Amino acid sequence: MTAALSARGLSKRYGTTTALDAVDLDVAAGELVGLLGPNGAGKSTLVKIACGLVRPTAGEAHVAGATAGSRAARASTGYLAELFRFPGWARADEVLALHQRLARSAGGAAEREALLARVGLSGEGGRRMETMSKGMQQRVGIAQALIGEPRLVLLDEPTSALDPGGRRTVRDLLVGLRDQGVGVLLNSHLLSEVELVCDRVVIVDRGRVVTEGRPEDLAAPGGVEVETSEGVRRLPDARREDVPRIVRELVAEGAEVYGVRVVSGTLEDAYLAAVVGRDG
Ligand SMILES: Nc1ncnc2c1ncn2[C@@H]1O[C@H](COP(=O)(O)OP(=O)(O)OP(=O)(O)O)[C@@H](O)[C@H]1O
Repeated sequence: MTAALSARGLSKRYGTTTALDAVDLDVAAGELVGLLGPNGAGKSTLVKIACGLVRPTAGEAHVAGATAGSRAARASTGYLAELFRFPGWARADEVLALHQRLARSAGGAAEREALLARVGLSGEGGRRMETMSKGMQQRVGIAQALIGEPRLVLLDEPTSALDPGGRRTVRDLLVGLRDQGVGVLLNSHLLSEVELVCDRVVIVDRGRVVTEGRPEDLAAPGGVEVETSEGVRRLPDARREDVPRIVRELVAEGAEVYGVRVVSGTLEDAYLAAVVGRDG
């Protein structure tokens, strides 16, 4: 199946600043990829190239097989910018109708209602944006990004204004998109969110990909904790496969074992290790 996004050797220079330096990145159809990196790493530049808003200095990007920026590529792309703002006087339905016209979608009222339902805003189409909380506005923004059934959805910090319930709604929605074969590139600083939902994570720093992989593979093992009658013992270098031996030895020594926990590192640990000296 054609990749939702395929970037090869992407470079972008702004004067003497190198924003991207020979980046390769793929988002498969039905894959949720988290794009992480410190401020200024080049994430927005990459997303803007994928949308056709910025031209690369070298390399190329394709969206669903079409050159990024072409009409076909733009028709296959949904985008929610980090700092979006809809007019306060506009009703949610009007915002979506405007974006339907921009995206040349013929979905009409049925598409608008279905999208509002998808982001948990059923029946709120008549509400003015200025009367909505930031979280509700963000959901309208996500609905807008899904107009016209895009093959690639680019979301810049989509859950930053959401409360835990709203985040769960967006996570469920992202999983739904994956099930429909949509590729999602999620730009977020909320690493725990990314860890929960993304199939793969790409970490960029100073314009280059420094680490990539599945969140569970990037998060390094964090040892084993054993609860005995003497309290909790921490064995920082032990791994899951060491657990039976550890328990056997403790029991042979006469200890009572009440619980064993294999500790895994977090994506945050992996992230900080990858961009060490920049964020810490
Ligand atoms: N239009 C521009 N003109 C000049 N320099 C730019 C321009 N856009 C971005 N840059 C520079 O390119 C580099 C990458 O910026 P970019 O916005 O892509 O980073 P980012 O990873 O999205 O950062 P953030 O997390 O802060 O949004 C930075 O050094 C930035 O200052």
